[in-house]
Amino acid sequence: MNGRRPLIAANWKMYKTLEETRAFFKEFIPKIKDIFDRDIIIAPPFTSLNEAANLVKEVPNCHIAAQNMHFEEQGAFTGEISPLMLKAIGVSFVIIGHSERRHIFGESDDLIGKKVKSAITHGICPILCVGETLEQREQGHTNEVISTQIDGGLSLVSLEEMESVTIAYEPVWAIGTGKTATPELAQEVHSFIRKLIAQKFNSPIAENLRLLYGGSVKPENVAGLMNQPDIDGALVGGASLEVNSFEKIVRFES
Ligand SMILES: O=C[C@H](O)COP(=O)(O)O
Repeated sequence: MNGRRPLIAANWKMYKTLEETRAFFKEFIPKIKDIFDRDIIIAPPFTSLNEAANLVKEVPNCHIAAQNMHFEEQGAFTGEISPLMLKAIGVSFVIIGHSERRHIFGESDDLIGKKVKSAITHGICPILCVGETLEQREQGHTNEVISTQIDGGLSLVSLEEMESVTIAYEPVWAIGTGKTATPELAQEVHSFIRKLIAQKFNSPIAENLRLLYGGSVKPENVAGLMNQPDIDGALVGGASLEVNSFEKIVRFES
């Protein structure tokens, strides 16, 4: 036992209207009311955040996350959402630096670092995503890529602030492809990340840090991943959109 509380997070990406969000929570909340030994996070699209935050108010271990945010509090940034706006509606986590933000929308490590810092400053816990592409893995650059992303993402974070940070390892080649990393391969990178954090900050911070795995997590493979010593949770895309499959993932038994 490592003492870290398991955390299962759903990233809905650009799926579900407000009505579909309501229908999900109506069915999901009664199903998870008896679960107390793990944390659950759901990251719906911006249009459903307010409603989702209200719906989980009475469920102490279920939290709502945004999938992205701007680092400024306000300003002339058309189409952006600020940490103040998220905080005001009860959002307590934010996913930052997801590979789709990095690769489709061109987010840099520098920008991601500013977002992570801003989230913490505003009392929102960041889930910093890192992960290599297939090409980078095949060229033997995985550790170097992860290390650069961690350095950039945490460049402005102090020792004390690390308490609110979660890191998600999501190999890009495993996202939405059905190709999950084997538990051993995921463990190898998680262990590398924990060592990096110990060097960058210190061992107790590294020991307390929750590291999530993401990339084609399903009810069938979650237990094998969660059995690994450095995997503390999952960031689930496709399989989180359906109540039954997400409930099965949340209820993993290792
Ligand atoms: O944030 C979640 C990941 O991108 C994983 O997505 P996936 O479970 O559909 O592969």
